Amino acid sequence: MNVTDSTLRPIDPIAEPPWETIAAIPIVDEGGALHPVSLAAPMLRTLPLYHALGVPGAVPECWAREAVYRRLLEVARHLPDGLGLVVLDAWRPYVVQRHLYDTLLEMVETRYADLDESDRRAMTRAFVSPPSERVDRPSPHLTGGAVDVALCDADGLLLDMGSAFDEARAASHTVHFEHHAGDADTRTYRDRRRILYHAMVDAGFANLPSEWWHYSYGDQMWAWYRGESCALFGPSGPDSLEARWRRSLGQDA
Ligand SMILES: C[C@@H](N)C(=O)N[C@H](C)C(=O)O
Ligand SMILES: [Zn+2]
Repeated sequence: MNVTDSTLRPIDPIAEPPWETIAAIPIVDEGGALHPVSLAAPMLRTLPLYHALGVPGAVPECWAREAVYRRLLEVARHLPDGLGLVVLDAWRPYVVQRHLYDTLLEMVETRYADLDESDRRAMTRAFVSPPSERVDRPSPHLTGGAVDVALCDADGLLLDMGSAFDEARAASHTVHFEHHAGDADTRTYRDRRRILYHAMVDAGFANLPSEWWHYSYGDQMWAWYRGESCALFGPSGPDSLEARWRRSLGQDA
């Protein structure tokens, strides 16, 4: 596919997520397994960045639900020629979510000591979800439905999207360069975000407006943005050897 007017159409304003409404959306999870996205290579590239950066408890694989895996492949297959999709994170264990949230919150509290606690939590939440393993309101990445993605060139080099992955600033907001595209570089960032956004949304994902890289399918945030009455995925995790043995011994008993 080549870059067309359609892949480059502007990104409409994205509503801010109403978190309490989102957390009240029912989850009907039929319990699908998580799949290692690295098996989709060479169509889809993975770089489990939190593991590479040494975040405690981070896993060396991007695990995702089958419906997410297949949609990511669809996106990768339909990107314009010369562009690739890179998955930087997918399923995340609770300890990692906790570490990311506590680390950013502490920095926000130091930097914005003059703000109310509720404002500091809202600023943090725009870039890291509060850690939750609750079956009725899990953090998005604990479900295997949320993914952090980026674009790369044909050689696998990550493209500059105008802010780095996980940069906690306004330039990371998905539509930022819809309003700040005054020169060739910023127009390039705007166009790359448009390409990624339309490819992901056309494949069924929903975007978190504060992060150009965060998309989800099947979690509560996705259900709200896509007008679904229920979410498909609750908290999950890769099958462990211990769980497999427990199941098999239980069956044998
Ligand atoms: C931490 C960042 N990569 C991310 O995924 N943020 C969202 C808001 C989340 O933690 O759910
Ligand atoms: Zn994310």
